[in-house]
Amino acid sequence: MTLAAVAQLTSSGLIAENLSTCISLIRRASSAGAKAIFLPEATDFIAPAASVAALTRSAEARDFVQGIRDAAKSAGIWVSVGIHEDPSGGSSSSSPSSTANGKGQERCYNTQLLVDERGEVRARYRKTHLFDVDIKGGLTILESNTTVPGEELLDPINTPLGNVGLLTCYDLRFAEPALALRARGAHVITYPSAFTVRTGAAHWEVLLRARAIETQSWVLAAAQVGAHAGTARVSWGHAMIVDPYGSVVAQTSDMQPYKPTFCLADIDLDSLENVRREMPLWDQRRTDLYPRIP
Ligand SMILES: O=C(O)CNC(=O)[C@H](CS)NC(=O)CCC(=O)C(=O)O
Repeated sequence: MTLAAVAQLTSSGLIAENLSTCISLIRRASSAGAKAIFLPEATDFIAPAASVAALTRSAEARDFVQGIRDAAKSAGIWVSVGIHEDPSGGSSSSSPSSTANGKGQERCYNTQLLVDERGEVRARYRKTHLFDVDIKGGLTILESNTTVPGEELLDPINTPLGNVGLLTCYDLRFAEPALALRARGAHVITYPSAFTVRTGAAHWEVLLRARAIETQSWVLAAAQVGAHAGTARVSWGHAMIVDPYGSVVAQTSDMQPYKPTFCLADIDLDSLENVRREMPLWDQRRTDLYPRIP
């Protein structure tokens, strides 16, 4: 049994408070027997766009990453966590102007850190597709106002759960990066997220199951949930684990009031190999008719 825990929580603008929530979840997941816990996108903080740059560069933000690493080490489990990453790497020299937005404000990366059971940062995936949407009469969010897109997909990382491919939130809407990670050997694909309520109700579960089915991989989707204090934002939640045949095998509760929690599943690679052998999609692709995903 290799148990994975996938978390649902509600980050606020208070980084130290969010860190204590995470430390408690990491300990609880480890006591439950999990070898890894997956925390959502922007677990370090969710705050108004105007304060993102300053919070990203704060001492609390650095303490947050160190606190997660210490907790991973003392609990002895792997941790995936979504953070706002300072492109200047925390150095005091001014960062390159290409990371500033049109109004001269510095931007961050939307980064998923993967920390191993010794507390070492093993991967740092910077979200490549940014959530820039303008829906008539509804939602207008421009993630690129505060965020710089990442420029690479990382090779899957070998972990006790198998090879884990890293993607984030809005990346979920694109089949190609998931297929590319599968082609590079992923058994598990992660989507730490903060979906909106409207798009989550319409698309979240369908997309997660589609990505699991078409890549024949486990999909681990940690989620922000509920209203984020001090902002107008409300997140969809429904953190879940989908197996390589597309079944939702675990999901967190939607009962209110929301409390930080996680769901658990055994990430079984034998059944993954069966699914892939019985329906060998990878050998059946008609790459004579359409481009091969490298
Ligand atoms: O950096 C932060 O503060 C947190 N980041 C987010 O919440 C991001 C960018 S605004 N949210 C999404 O990508 C939602 C995607 C979505 O809802 C959809 O695809 O429908």
